[in-house]
Amino acid sequence: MASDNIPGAALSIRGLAKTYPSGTEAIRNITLEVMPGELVCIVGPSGAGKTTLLRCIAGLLSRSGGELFLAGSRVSGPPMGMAVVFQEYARSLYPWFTVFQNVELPLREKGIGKAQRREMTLKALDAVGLDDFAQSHPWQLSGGMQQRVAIARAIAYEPKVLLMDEPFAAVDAQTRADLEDLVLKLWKQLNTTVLFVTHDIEEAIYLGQRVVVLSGRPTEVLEDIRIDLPAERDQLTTRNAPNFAELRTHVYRLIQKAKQGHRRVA
Ligand SMILES: Nc1ncnc2c1ncn2[C@@H]1O[C@H](COP(=O)(O)OP(=O)(O)OP(=O)(O)O)[C@@H](O)[C@H]1O
Repeated sequence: MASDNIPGAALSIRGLAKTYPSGTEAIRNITLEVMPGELVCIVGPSGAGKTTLLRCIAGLLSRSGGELFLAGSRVSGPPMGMAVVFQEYARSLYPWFTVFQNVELPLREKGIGKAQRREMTLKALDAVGLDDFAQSHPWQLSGGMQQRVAIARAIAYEPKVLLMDEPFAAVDAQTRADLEDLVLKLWKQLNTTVLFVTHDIEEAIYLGQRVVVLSGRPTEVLEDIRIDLPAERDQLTTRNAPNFAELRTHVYRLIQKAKQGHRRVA
């Protein structure tokens, strides 16, 4: 059994497997290394097991097999230094709390003192452009703004690894583009490691330094693609670049093959 992680990896997933108690084998075998400061996107057919994978990494679901290392340390329960942003922002925010209180909550749970909590919360709200809405309630904000609150909450204690599970699937296209650029800005600003699950091929290529394509269920890695686009991304020039189109075609074909049951040749 593989038990060595790559030295220096921020996140090392070795032979991860997950079968639900119902008998559904969601993940057969995923091995993946993410280096510090990398932004890696995961795409795959619907129902492949992307959410299951992220939940196993976040410690929200137990694994059936495999090992997980965070900055070289083996983790079993929910790892410290990891934050998650989910698709359902409306369900992940507390409607009776203000924006400030929602962002502050995990800091409170970590036992951080009041003055420092306030400073960290305001800094996170400023980073996502919501400093003027600290005293609003989530239900007074648009969907895109609510997702910014969820992002502020995730980055407030500057996680080493940020996991994002289809975070922009429920917002309109224009808001989505703005939020993608916000993720790129925060990623650079915080120098954090990001694992971003999406079903949107273009979003994965636009954001990622690598795109990992998963097979259909039970999931394995089909291909790990390095995205050779300039580091500075821009919604117009990046998406219009010839190699962006080539990458999109390549990933699209892979996912079509995955849907037809194609698996990696050993
Ligand atoms: N709690 C659960 N109990 C049993 N089976 C589950 C559970 N959650 C998910 N599954 C099954 O595991 C498989 C993978 O589901 P998962 O939600 O991880 O896929 P996904 O790739 O994120 O899908 P999508 O792209 O549609 O969001 C599916 O067959 C799903 O029905």
